[in-house]
Amino acid sequence: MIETNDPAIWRNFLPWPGAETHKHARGRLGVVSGRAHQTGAARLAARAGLRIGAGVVRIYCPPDAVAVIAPAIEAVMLTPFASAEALAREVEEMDAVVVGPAAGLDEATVANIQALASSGAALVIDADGLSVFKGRSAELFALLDRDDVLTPHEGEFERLFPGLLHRGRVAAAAEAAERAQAVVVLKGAETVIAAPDGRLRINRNGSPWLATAGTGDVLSGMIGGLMAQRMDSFDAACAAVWIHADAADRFGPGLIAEDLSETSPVSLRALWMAVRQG
Ligand SMILES: NC(=O)C1=CN([C@@H]2O[C@H](COP(=O)(O)OP(=O)(O)OC[C@H]3O[C@@H](n4cnc5c(N)ncnc54)[C@H](OP(=O)(O)O)[C@@H]3O)[C@@H](O)[C@H]2O)[C@@H](O)CC1
Ligand SMILES: Nc1ncnc2c1ncn2[C@@H]1O[C@H](COP(=O)(O)OP(=O)(O)O)[C@@H](O)[C@H]1O
Repeated sequence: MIETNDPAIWRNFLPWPGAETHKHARGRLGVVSGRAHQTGAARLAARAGLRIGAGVVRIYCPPDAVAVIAPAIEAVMLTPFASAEALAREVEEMDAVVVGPAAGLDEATVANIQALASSGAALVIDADGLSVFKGRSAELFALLDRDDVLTPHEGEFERLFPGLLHRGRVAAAAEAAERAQAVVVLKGAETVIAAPDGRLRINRNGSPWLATAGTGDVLSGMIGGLMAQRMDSFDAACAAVWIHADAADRFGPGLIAEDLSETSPVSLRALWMAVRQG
């Protein structure tokens, strides 16, 4: 069944902090950064993950990126890793991990995703983490669990599922989730969210102000932030897509990716009030 992505469907599953909670109990999100000259995307994702309620957010970066990232973060924490094996050890405490934004199109990214797949964390895979598997998508699909999330724009989707978009975006996303056995978020003006169990939603509050660099990185952090709080991955993806667009719409002209994390609390407050009022 195809549904419109209406907040009424997932609003009551949004994670809010209870009186006795603490930061680790709220959920821990990891974000894997690219090399020293490619760290902005991870920082955008990490900040978005914090804003949407993950209690602890940590960026994992190659050693050469520490000096770049450390002065550019506050509440987000930082851990360097020198190899894929080290990354796998370091993320063991994480509930969810975002990988791919500005990760680099090389074998190190493949090795990092392989290592992350063997950890207990649910994964959000975006950008280079998808594109690097062009022509070898079966290798990626073999690593995925059903609660992992792929977030391709149409270019990235075509690299993983060549020719599938000819069936139309909705049918293509549904088939992609079936093939990948993971949640697929096919981004665009009307983002389609598909789960491997057949759930399928179309997001209709899309905002053209989102057509600016880095907004996809923010979305991956929002999805990961909700997953870290143990929201079901499909509902987390649906909620994040809607909140992301609502935040963009509230900001409007002049929006850049950085603004989304600052405006999303207004969207979250409106949802929180609606839940409290029953
Ligand atoms: N602050 C930072 O650090 C940021 C870092 N970023 C990082 O930069 C890297 C490159 O990211 P990317 O998304 O620009 O590049 P990528 O997918 O390799 O190729 C783009 C080509 O794909 C095609 N294309 C088709 N449909 C499309 C669509 N719907 N939306 C977009 N493209 C579409 C289109 O081809 P065309 O249609 O022009 O032939 C286009 O030329 C990546 O690592 C990312 O994480 C960014 O997130 C920004 C902020
Ligand atoms: N015209 C549009 N209308 C609505 N949403 C859009 C539009 N253009 C882009 N978006 C949204 O903006 C985000 C762009 O993500 P992406 O292409 O991955 O950007 P980046 O790689 O620069 O972060 C997606 O969430 C997409 O759905």
